[in-house]
Amino acid sequence: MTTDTTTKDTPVTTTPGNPVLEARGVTMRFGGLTAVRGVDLTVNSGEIVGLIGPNGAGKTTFFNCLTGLYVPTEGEVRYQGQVLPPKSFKVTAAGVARTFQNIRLFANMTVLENVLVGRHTRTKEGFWSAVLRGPGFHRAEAASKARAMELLEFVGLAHKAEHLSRNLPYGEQRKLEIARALASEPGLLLLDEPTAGMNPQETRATEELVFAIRDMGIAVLVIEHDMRFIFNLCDRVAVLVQGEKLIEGDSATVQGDERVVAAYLGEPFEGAPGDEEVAEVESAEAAHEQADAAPAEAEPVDAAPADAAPTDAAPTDAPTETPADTPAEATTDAAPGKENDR
Ligand SMILES: Nc1ncnc2c1ncn2[C@@H]1O[C@H](COP(=O)(O)OP(=O)(O)OP(=O)(O)O)[C@@H](O)[C@H]1O
Repeated sequence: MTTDTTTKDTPVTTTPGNPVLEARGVTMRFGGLTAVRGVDLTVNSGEIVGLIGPNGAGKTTFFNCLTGLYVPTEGEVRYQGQVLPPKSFKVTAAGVARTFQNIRLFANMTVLENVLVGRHTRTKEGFWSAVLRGPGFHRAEAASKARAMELLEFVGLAHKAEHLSRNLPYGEQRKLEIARALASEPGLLLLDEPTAGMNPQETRATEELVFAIRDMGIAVLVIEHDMRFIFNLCDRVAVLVQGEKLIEGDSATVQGDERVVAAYLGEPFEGAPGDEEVAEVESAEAAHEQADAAPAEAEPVDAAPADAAPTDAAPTDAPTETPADTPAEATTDAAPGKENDR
């Protein structure tokens, strides 16, 4: 894969505690169905904010409104005080990156190439530079690869840089999606169900990864159904029910709200992980260590579970496209005809 990798200016750095994302009165209607109704949400720098709600509550639709994939029927979304353009690649260029509920990687590209694609918005086009392949081009390409490798190191995938992404186990595909999102050097990262399909050990590792991302100065907004993950991780949690924000507050406030319990949790959440959960994680870790000690096995052909089948998880035709010139969202498969045309 070749790409012109001259580094552009990175997005504006954030001041701790200032609003990074401000969504005001966001409403999204699909014909007669109002999926999101008048939702306000602020994410400040240095924060991890959770978005929870029952299936069909409008969480992903709201994310799609934030990231330019949908143009909200009403309302406004600002990043760093500027109204976001209704085009997803411009939103990414502005400094908002995301991952998807259904993993969207370039299946037949290597792990490293997938991250390089994510650097698209931080590199100049430079067609002639790429054709002529002068020293400037090679320097820029080396710098971009070095940054991509740093990010792979950060998520723990550097040793798999040359593997095809479709051969990664499911949990690692999710990590790779995060590395690719980070490659655009965002100020805000939106994660849509980052632990879906993960075992307890992988979930705990993802929790640590999200904390580390926040510590890098990137604000995080995360959708997740795993309540333990959300309440351990988030400074604030907003609850959507039938497209409307029911409540927003810290973990204790949200867990203690009777309406949340009734509408979503079903039964009170027990709080921080107890002995049972700790034992479960420790036993998973011990099993993992045993597996590591055992003789190396062949690389799995496709370790993704059934719900991460190639059509969803990793479009196989992607490499025939023009990855270096195509935003990562080029692999999107959601709601034909309903998304913004980017
Ligand atoms: N493109 C679309 N066209 C029509 N209706 C849609 C579209 N996208 C979402 N919806 C509807 O909007 C509502 C909210 O869906 P959405 O996927 O945002 O919910 P969610 O909270 O993310 O659910 P889940 O937790 O199951 O992912 C649902 O009724 C869904 O069927």
